[in-house]
Formats: sequence, structure tokens, C-alpha cells
Amino acid sequence: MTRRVIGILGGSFNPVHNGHLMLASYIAQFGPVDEVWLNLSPQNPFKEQSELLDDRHRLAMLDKAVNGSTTVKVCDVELSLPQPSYTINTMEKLESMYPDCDFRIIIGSDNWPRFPEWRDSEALIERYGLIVYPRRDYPLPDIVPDNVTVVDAPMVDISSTFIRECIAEGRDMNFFMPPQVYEYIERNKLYKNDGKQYGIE
Ligand SMILES: Nc1ncnc2c1ncn2[C@@H]1O[C@H](COP(=O)(O)OP(=O)(O)OP(=O)(O)O)[C@@H](O)[C@H]1O
Ligand SMILES: O=C(O)c1ccc[n+]([C@@H]2O[C@H](COP(=O)([O-])O)[C@@H](O)[C@H]2O)c1
Repeated sequence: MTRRVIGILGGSFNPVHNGHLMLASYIAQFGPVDEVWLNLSPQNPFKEQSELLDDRHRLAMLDKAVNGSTTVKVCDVELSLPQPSYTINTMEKLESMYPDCDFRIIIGSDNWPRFPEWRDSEALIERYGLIVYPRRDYPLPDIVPDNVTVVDAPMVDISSTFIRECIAEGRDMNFFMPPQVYEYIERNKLYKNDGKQYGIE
């Protein structure tokens, strides 16, 4: 039986947006993988906890965003692993949970310069392999080491930070994410910057 190859795209997804989804869809169709899993990191080792919305809201928005897709899926394994979310722990856990799959790590070129600071970065490249895609202002690596693949995906230059700021200013961000995610944000009054943490659906 052929082994399924899964690309893991980790992030805070605070919130997930069309940039994440278009990239994941592109790599699942044109990259060296069969599926892309959007892996929710409750606590990125490089980010401040205080900036983050509750994991359950971020997971609910991811589930709504992929909407049952068979090639772009959600992965919540880090919710039950120690924090911060080190990718090496995640990959080892996934390997043990899905012995019939091969896993790759997907990162943007913005993450490439600091990749050597990731825990066990050399082992991550050697054991799993990296797929690197372009982000604005961050050139792709000139010299591509063994086990690193560059995928020239189109760039959609939006970020969760921009979306959070715009919502806090009262702007309409409906077209920056799937409508069902935006409805969830509105219904739960998320990112309003009024200091309140609203309930989980
Ligand atoms: N517009 C985009 N196109 C492609 N990849 C993106 C885009 N925005 C973020 N990513 C990548 O998706 C992964 C998860 O992103 P993350 O949740 O950190 O989103 P972000 O929009 O960069 O968030 P923030 O603005 O809160 O830092 C990261 O590897 C990040 O580089
Ligand atoms: O494992 C590490 O040392 C490590 C260091 C920095 C970031 N990561 C992971 O990289 C993913 C994307 O991070 P970011 O900064 O683009 O949100 C996310 O899943 C993080 O947990 C992982």
C-alpha cells in the first residue's frame, strides 16, 4: 500500500485566514504531499501567550474553515502535548499515531532564517524534511540543503495580526476568510479589543 504523505503547517491561527487556506490548498495540489494538515499550536515557543485567543476558539475556526475538505485538514494533537509547542514533539507524536503516513514540515521563508533556533532543527530536516514556500521580504534559500524542497506557491500577503487590528478598529474583514469563520468571530464578539474573553460555542 502506498504511504500517504502529510505536510504539517503549524501556526497560531489567530484567526485562520484565506492566506493560510490558499497556501495549504496549493501545496496539497501542487506540492510533494497528498494532504496538508493545519496544526494548531496553542503556544508557539517564540510568541507571547498574552496575545493569543483561547485555543478552543482557534480550533473551532479552523474546523469551520476547512469544512470537511479531504486534502486540507485540521490537526489538534498539540492541545494534549506540553507547552510551548515544540515541533519535534508534535512530529514524534504524529508518527506514533499514524504509522502508515510520512510527515513533512511546511514553513514560510519568513521562518527559514530562524529555523536553526528551533528545537532539534537538524533532526527535523533529516527525519522529516522541510517544504519552504515564499513570503514577502524573505527570499527563498539560495542553497537548498538535502531534504529541503522549495515550493513556489503564490503569495497572499495578509496576516492574522492585520485582521485582528482591523476588527478591533471596526472594519469589515468578511472577505479575508471563509464566511463561516467570520460569522463565528462576529457571533462570539472576538478581537473587539474590549478586554473581555467571551464564552466558547
Ligand atoms: N498570508 C499567508 N500566506 C501563507 N502563509 C502564511 C500567511 N500568513 C501566515 N502564514 C504562515 O502560516 C503559518 C501559521 O501562521 P500564523 O498563525 O503564525 O499566521 P500569521 O497570519 O502570520 O499570524 P500573526 O500575524 O498572528 O503572527 C506560519 O508558518 C506563517 O508563516
Ligand atoms: O519547535 C520549535 O522550536 C519551534 C520554534 C518556533 C516555531 N515553531 C512552530 O512553527 C509554527 C509556525 O510558527 P509561527 O511563528 O509562524 O506562528 C508553529 O507551529 C510553531 O509551534 C516551532
